[in-house]
Amino acid sequence: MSYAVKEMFYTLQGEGAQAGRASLFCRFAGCNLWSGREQDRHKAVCQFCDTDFVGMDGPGGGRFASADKLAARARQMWDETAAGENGQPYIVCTGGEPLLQLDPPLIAALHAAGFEIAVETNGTIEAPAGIDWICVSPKAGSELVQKAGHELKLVWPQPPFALEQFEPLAFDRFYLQPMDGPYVAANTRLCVETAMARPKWRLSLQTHKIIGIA
Ligand SMILES: C[S@@+](CC[C@H](N)C(=O)[O-])C[C@H]1O[C@@H](n2cnc3c(N)ncnc32)[C@H](O)[C@@H]1O
Ligand SMILES: Nc1nc2[nH]cc(C(=O)O)c2c(=O)[nH]1
Ligand code: SF4
Ligand SMILES: [Mg+2]
Repeated sequence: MSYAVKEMFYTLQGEGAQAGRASLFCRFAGCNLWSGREQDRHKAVCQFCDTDFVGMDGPGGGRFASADKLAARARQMWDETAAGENGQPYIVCTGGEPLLQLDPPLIAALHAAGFEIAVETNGTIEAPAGIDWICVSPKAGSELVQKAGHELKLVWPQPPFALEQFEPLAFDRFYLQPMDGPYVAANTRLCVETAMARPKWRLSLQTHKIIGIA
């Protein structure tokens, strides 16, 4: 199949357990919980999205006709920007919802190109086998299907979610990430207080926004 990519860019992972790690971000176009159009936001399942994932017009974006072509371009970008042999090439597949497109042929092609593969997913689609780092970020009003992974990163607060419903799930790490938007300061204070009251949870800040990188 072909792949619709909004943008590909080299930066530091800003969030969660891998924050600070050099990463090639591949942002797939499209999401199953919002059209991405502002006029639809109020009726979307997920209404707080901070991302433009519509179209293929961003830097490094486009339609890739095959898994091999996408993987080759990703590896080329990694080698142009990172020191090729210094460190494990790391690609973060995000979106939009990456699991609408990240399929076994693309996982195989990215591995063959030398990448460790991470995914940022809303958890509504079962992750295919072979992904090296699964970050699930559940969305209220959607069905959580992917109930295991390396980190659960909950944007908080998100009524009617309660933390107790996630604590039994099979994730290695649990993060609270303040919901960005008009109440980000109050949301950050709440996450700090909650992480201190419930040590199973740790604070995840969107550090790329704080320091002003992509
Ligand atoms: C844009 S999403 C794309 C991946 C996938 N669709 C998902 O929701 O996990 C990437 C990450 O940003 C988080 N995010 C989106 N909007 C946010 C906001 N307003 N404040 C904090 N985190 C947000 C998501 O929860 C997710 O962890
Ligand atoms: N630096 C940086 N880190 C991120 N972690 C998750 C992101 C995402 O949009 O999926 C993201 C992003 O957009 N930029
Ligand atoms: S599920 Fe992810 S990409 Fe889709 S609208 Fe929500 S935060 Fe944005
Ligand atoms: Mg982002």
